[in-house]
Amino acid sequence: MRLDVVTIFPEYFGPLDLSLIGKARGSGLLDVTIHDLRTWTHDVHRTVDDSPYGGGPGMVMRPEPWGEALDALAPRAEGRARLVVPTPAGAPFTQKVAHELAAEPHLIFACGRYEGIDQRVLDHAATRMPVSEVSLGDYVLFGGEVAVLVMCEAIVRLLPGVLGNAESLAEESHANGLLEAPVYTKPPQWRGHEVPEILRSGDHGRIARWRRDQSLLRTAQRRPDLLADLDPDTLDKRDVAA
Ligand SMILES: CN1CCC[C@H](Cn2ccc3ccc(-c4n[nH]c(N)c4C#N)cc32)C1
Repeated sequence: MRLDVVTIFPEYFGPLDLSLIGKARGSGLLDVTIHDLRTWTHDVHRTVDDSPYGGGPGMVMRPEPWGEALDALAPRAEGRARLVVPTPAGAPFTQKVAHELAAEPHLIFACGRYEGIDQRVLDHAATRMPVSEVSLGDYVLFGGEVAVLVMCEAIVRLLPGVLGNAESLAEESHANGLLEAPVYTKPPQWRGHEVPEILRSGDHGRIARWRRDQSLLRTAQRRPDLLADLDPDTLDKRDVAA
């Protein structure tokens, strides 16, 4: 997978050199390039913003630098890129969306700042490539960089070969529409708190049942909305009996 990130703050993306993403880059699973949007400015002040038409607070990101950046990163001949634009006005970024984006050969992330990117950039890009406007959640950040870091981590960890133990993908929160069960490790007693006896029983069938019950209980208590959206095939008769 090829990832291109366009931003006026390239330094935000140092973390992409760390941990599993860094290893994925080193192993050739992932090709990540961070681009400074000001590369595509031509004035002495390297201007990327201007005042909003129609008035209002703040500044808007000028279309010209973005247009040249996307021309360079997604030439017509290439035809494989999807543009991903974080915005508070976007569709929810979910695990399902992460899986969809993880299947793409080439993602270009556009990090907006100020009051956002001139809408014509997205409208023009949509004539040449698929465009996804996505939101991390119902709160407002200063810009798109942190959102892109989150999305990159959620997407890259789904790529084959990145996680050593792919099995964990199957049981983690949101993988099957439920929240994950609690986890424990040594010591067996800690500050008066015991590890649930079932987990030390060695009875893998009962352990799997216990974890499933804990997952359903947590989801019902903390995210009843997820239960309402569950795929009917997710629950089986043993769950109903539980
Ligand atoms: C007052 N204005 C309102 C419009 C947005 C301005 C800041 N900003 C500029 C670019 C940009 C990109 C993403 C996000 C963002 N915020 N919250 C989320 N879940 C996001 C996501 N994905 C925020 C952003 C602040």
